[in-house]
Amino acid sequence: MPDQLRIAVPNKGQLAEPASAMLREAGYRQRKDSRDLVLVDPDNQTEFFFLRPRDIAVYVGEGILQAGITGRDMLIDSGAQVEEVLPLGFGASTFRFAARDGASMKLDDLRGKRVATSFAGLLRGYLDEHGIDARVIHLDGAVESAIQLGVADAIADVVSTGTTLRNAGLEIFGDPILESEAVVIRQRDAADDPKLEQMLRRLRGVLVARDYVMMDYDVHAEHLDDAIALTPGMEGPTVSPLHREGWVAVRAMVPRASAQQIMDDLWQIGARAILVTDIYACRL
Ligand SMILES: Nc1ncnc2c1ncn2[C@@H]1O[C@H](COP(=O)(O)OP(=O)(O)OP(=O)(O)O)[C@@H](O)[C@H]1O
Ligand SMILES: O=P(O)(O)OC[C@H]1O[C@H](OP(=O)(O)OP(=O)(O)O)[C@H](O)[C@@H]1O
Ligand SMILES: [Mg+2]
Repeated sequence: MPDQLRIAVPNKGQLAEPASAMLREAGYRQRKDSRDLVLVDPDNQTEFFFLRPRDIAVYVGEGILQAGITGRDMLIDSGAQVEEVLPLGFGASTFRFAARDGASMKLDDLRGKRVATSFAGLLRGYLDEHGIDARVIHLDGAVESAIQLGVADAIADVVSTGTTLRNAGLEIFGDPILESEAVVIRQRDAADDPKLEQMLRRLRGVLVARDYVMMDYDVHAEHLDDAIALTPGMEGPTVSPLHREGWVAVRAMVPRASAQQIMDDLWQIGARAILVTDIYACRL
């Protein structure tokens, strides 16, 4: 079909399920069987290709697919001609150096040493930037074993909770090499595509619906300024008259994470009938 939007989605790993869940929330069809490689969404004139997260930047960089979801670490590692257009708030990890527990290594100590990683491009770039001449040993995975097995003096790997490193008797050293999360990427310098713009607007809407709640309350007009300072909303809250003399009703979006604190603070200044509701979807 001509003019279909072609989008890459991780087929397995840490990003696969949350990426599909987010697209589903944004109104797109997603596969039901995790072995499916392609899924057509005729209503949105979009085709989804389920690919290895590591390969997604390559397909998008070559202009085969208009956009994709992958990790920022994989995007940088690939060196592909792609740019990050929207961070998605899941798949958060840091990319860090680690060495044998107790080795007390520093970045400078890596000169002339061997560093094992499955992100050779990302690591090489960082070492060059910091003027560290070290040998990069490229492994496919399970990098944590490289020191124990004598193939490297240090490693650079993805860290989330740190459990994997701890269990391997390793400790982090140096500053974080990169803070990563899932991101939407597209080809650098590609012309704007209205269907892709629409997808990005929908995804931004999902992010807002996840991060914000709607708060409604009644407050005496004399405390309205204090109340609005607590709930400034996106572009100023909606204030409506109430039948009750001297009182107004206020409606504003507030960050989900601080909703309980804001309710307590509103109560303290005399607000009542404070209600919080989920936002199902939005376009701001
Ligand atoms: N434990 C984790 N928690 C959160 N995000 C993670 C975690 N491990 C990896 N990631 C992120 O998920 C993305 C994809 O990594 P993932 O491990 O799923 O791919 P992979 O290693 O190629 O696949 P697999 O592990 O299935 O072989 C990367 O951007 C990475 O930073
Ligand atoms: O800090 P933690 O919470 O322990 O998570 C980090 C680990 O998670 C990922 O491994 P994954 O499960 O993807 O296996 P892999 O090594 O095969 O990629 C990553 O490569 C680390 O090994
Ligand atoms: Mg992995």
